[in-house]
Amino acid sequence: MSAAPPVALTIAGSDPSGGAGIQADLKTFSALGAYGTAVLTALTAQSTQGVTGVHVVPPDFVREQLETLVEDVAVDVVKIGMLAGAETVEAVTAFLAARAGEVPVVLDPVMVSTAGSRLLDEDAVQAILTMLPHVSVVTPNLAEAGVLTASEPATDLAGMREQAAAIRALGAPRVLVKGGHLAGSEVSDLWLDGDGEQVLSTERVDTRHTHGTGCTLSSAITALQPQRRHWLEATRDAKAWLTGALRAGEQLRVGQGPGPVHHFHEVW
Ligand SMILES: Nc1ncnc2c1ncn2[C@@H]1O[C@H](COP(=O)(O)OP(=O)(O)O)[C@@H](O)[C@H]1O
Ligand SMILES: Cc1ncc(COP(=O)(O)O)c(N)n1
Repeated sequence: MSAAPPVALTIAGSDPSGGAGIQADLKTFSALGAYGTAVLTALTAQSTQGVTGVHVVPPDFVREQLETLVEDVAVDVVKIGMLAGAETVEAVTAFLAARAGEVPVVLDPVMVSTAGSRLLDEDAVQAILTMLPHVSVVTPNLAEAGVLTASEPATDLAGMREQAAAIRALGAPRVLVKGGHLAGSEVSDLWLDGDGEQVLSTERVDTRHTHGTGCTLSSAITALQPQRRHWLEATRDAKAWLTGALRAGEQLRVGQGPGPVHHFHEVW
């Protein structure tokens, strides 16, 4: 008899177009052999062309969803995405702090959608900083790493290295600064943990269908961590799998804007 799949929890917002948010997370969990559970923080009115509105779940009800779930279900690993506002960040931080170190946590500090809509209030950034010591890995893109370190977004690997170190100094033990928005024939992400840094490079897929890549990468790391039991290995495998999902995205016909990656491409 094979072992039970790990139970993964995503705490994130809904993207009705299915490329990002909770929908991307649950598809990724399923594609990579984890059982998915989900606590919603916000609904967005969203398509591949952008976000037209956000309806925030009351923070107390986020708390209630979390408490009710974990009273019954033993969660093996957690991914955090869109948190919308400071009060929700604080509710989720309190939930993590009460379980200090028991469960691995991947934080994708979602702030602004690709098309430019705010998915986190400006005044919630301070609250995100207090969450950092309670997570296992944080995965900012270039813009988010700039906001977390109160500096301009990095424009090269040296800048990413500096900001990764600054984010570790804020208390996150492992940092992945994602370089998807830099030009070049390769995409390079910078990993930094207590053992040092690794540059994770893959070929750049020539596609405009990149909606939800950040959500998909962080949930792939989440699904794989309990199976690989090693963060860097889980992250490398997640990135390789995402590259395949980006390549296969051309097969999908979803929307008129930048479409989603294909979560159910053949697993390597
Ligand atoms: N065109 C691409 N080809 C291959 N990998 C990509 C491409 N665009 C982004 N990625 C990868 O997708 C992940 C998400 O990166 P990024 O786009 O920087 O973050 P976000 O989606 O949060 O803005 C990273 O691992 C990055 O290297
Ligand atoms: C509900 C929700 N959460 C997150 C994102 C960010 O998406 P991306 O992965 O493209 O940065 C999004 N567009 N919508």
